[in-house]
Amino acid sequence: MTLERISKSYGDRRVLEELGFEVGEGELFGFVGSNGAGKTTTMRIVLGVLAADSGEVRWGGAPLDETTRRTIGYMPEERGLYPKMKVHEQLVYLARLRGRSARDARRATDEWLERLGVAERRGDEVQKLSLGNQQRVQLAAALVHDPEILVLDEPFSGLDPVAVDVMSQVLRDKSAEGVPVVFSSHQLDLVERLCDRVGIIRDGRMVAVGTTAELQEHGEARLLCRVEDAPDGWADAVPGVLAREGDLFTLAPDADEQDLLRAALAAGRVREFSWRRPTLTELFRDVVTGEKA
Ligand SMILES: Nc1ncnc2c1ncn2[C@@H]1O[C@H](COP(=O)(O)OP(=O)(O)OP(=O)(O)O)[C@@H](O)[C@H]1O
Repeated sequence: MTLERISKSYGDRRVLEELGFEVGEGELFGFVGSNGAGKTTTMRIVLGVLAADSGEVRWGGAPLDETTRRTIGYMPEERGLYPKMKVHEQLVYLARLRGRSARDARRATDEWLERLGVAERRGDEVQKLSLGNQQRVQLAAALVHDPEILVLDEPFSGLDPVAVDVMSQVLRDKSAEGVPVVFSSHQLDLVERLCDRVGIIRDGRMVAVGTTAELQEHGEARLLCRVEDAPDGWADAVPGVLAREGDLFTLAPDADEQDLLRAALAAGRVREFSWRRPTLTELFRDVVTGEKA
């Protein structure tokens, strides 16, 4: 799926500015950005819930239309199940609505309820489920028609660790089947672990796209040096140390890290000494605060 130069304004407020990215078949793509950056707006445009002012969303070389959009599995941020309808009934209904036969719809519903661990709630009204279980049902709703693309708006928010694992595995499995999967999240450690590629959006523009390793090449590596029993300020006089945050040291480009190691050995017992690439959270901070954009 390709998004090309999508722009969107609400009134005279521009919220997306020529935004573009691509999610290949079988790719798990993490879409991250600060609150209000434009993630939900982008996903709504992909789904056709909102119209872009300009730009295009393509799948298989052609612009998405009514028919191809029906093959997308979507988990909207506002969720949007019918609160008073029973879980099983609702999922069968949604699968039927998107073109599955009654038999297939029932079978897919049973399978997904089982797999997502909510089979015993099949006869309950959605509103009577806990928030996390409603979310599992919401994921089932995005999956029961066997979608060709998955677009999920913050699918992990509010889930307990077990549910996070279940959700993660489902997303991995779907992408392994060849489905392009896009999801937004503020849980960057999770995004870093799970995604093939990540896109960072700021003020409606894509400011960084790539694998975590590619993004890390643009970030600053720091040296982790953990010394036990060392006096405070042991590293203050080491040449080339630009900054220190706990056990993490930023060195000048021409510094020799062996100077720091020698000082550490002289100061106490060195427990750890290694270069550390920036985490996605650190890269994100750099990019959204604009320092390294
Ligand atoms: N219906 C609307 N009318 C006017 N402005 C809107 C509307 N919907 C969203 N916005 C504005 O568009 C911008 C982008 O919002 P959007 O919901 O896409 O961000 P987001 O990245 O999903 O944020 P979050 O992480 O908080 O969910 C925000 O400034 C928001 O206030």
